[in-house]
Amino acid sequence: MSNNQNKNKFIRLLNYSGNYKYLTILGMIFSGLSAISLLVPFIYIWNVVNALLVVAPDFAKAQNLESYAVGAFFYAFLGIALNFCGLMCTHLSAFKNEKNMKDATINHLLNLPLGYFSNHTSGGLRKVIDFSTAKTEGFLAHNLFDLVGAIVTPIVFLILLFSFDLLLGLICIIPIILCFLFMYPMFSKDSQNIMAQYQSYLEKMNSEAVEYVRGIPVTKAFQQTVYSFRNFIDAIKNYGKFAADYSLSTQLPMTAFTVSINGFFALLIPAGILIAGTLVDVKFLANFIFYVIFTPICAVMMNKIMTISQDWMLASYALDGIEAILNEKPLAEPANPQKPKNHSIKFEGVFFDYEESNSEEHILNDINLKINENDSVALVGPSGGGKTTIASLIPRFWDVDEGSIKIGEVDVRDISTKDLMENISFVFQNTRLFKDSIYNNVAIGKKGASREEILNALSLAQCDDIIDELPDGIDTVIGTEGTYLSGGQQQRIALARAILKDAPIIILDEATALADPENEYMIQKAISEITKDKTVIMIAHRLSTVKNVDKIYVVENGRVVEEGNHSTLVENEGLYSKMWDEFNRSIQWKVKSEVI
Ligand SMILES: Nc1ncnc2c1ncn2[C@@H]1O[C@H](COP(=O)(O)OP(=O)(O)OP(=O)(O)O)[C@@H](O)[C@H]1O
Repeated sequence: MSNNQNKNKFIRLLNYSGNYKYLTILGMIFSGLSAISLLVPFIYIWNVVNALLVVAPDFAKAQNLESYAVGAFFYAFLGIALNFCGLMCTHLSAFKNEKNMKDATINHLLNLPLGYFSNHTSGGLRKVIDFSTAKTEGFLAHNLFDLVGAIVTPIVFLILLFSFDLLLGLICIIPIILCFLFMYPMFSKDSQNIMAQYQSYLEKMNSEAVEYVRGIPVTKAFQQTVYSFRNFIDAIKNYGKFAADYSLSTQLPMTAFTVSINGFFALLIPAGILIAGTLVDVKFLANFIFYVIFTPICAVMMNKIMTISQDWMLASYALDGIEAILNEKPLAEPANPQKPKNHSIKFEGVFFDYEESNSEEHILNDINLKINENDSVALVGPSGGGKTTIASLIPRFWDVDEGSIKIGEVDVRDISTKDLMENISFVFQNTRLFKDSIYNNVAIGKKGASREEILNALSLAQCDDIIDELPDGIDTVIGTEGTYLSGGQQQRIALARAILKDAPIIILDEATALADPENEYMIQKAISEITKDKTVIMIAHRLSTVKNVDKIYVVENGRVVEEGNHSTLVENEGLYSKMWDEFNRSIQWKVKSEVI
């Protein structure tokens, strides 16, 4: 990355602080002044050494020692005070920066199409937001502050070196020049790319570790070992190899850097002895002692510059993560929003592909559906055919590539998100319940719902038996003190939420998928409650659940291949009729095996 881009990036980062960015600048000024202040006591030390050597061995005659001590103390104190004020400024700005960055990202996430969350896990997003803001906060609060000090110190050091003793100054400058030469490649574009690669290997390994931990029950059940998790093992190996290769590639410059940074003495002491052999005097001795005390500080500062450059790379990588989220296109709100005239749904010539899909065939191909208000239709067909994708396009999880979807004769893209969401309830196969009370989990369906309304919705969703068994009834918090609900039970709670919402359009995606026979019966009862006088789109593999709907669309390979009611489709002897036969055979097989 060029210096210009880096500069822009730094300014972009700083801009998240808003007006607090001036505090960062003030903090940096304080840091520079503090670094200078903290160097002044060394001059007083030199004065003390000088004053003592002049009168040696009669040290009692040394003059001005008290005033030197007071001066050293004053500047040391001033340096510490400036340091404190500077850190206060950079911290205030960094905290503001972290808060603003989190706010911007979270607000932006709220405006993204729901489909974005299908492809980005909540854990992954949380990690990006938390990791990135923590890294940039640390950089602005500490590293930037240290960087100014680390730059000012060697500059003042150089000035002092030459003002005390030109020859010793020149000797001390050799390792500094070498340090910079060895440090230079570590600031290069390649080095930044390597750091980004390192982070991505690390992230891959972390996410595979999470998958592995999630999959431990399956591993144990099938008596497998960690080695059966190929992806995890590969991620560890790739990370290990990359880290080892990277470490080995930096072996030479790093060693050279460390040697030269610690090489001040190696040069200074023999040079001092050599020079002393010819022109030893009190002043030279005082200078020499000063250099011996002072040079290690410079070494520490050079080391700091080195680590700060790495911290900037991490902060810059973290900013990339945040900007990747912020650059995601939000759901476009209509300029002139319209209200749907009724609750019918129409797909007209819809084509759709997922962004990351690389198949030659479209995911959805020329889909045309017509669902009258208050009709119930079912989408059935082989797995992967595109049923869920069709249903997801109605609430604009994604926008269509071609064609249109209309609700009540209005294109969904012309309906405000608020209206669209108010008109649609959806219940997915993987229901998400919050780790909260059943009451709160249902209440989320309708703002300001009364307790009676919530109880009524739970009752209509056939949840009475679930609640009766819970220690605190509807106030029981799910997932605590052993209160866990089965998949089918969770589905019924989710249906209660949808009943409470009472939206005129209902989308049910495999709502009975996780249910045992008893739960399935209860869920069917809840579904008949929720779907009364509603426009309903149902996706189901169990064909018995969709037999009585007004119309069935059979979806295969992204196309609607058949449509009609159950009896006409069975008579047609097409794909549906085959699926129906298979479904009946599977039921008979189940009954037989249960009898045996
Ligand atoms: N978020 C996504 N990103 C990329 N591709 C996806 C995504 N979701 C689904 N697909 C792909 O789109 C195609 C249709 O999937 P979809 O889930 O709509 O089918 P389905 O008929 O509902 O399947 P099932 O009955 O198994 O749920 C599949 O090839 C699937 O791999």
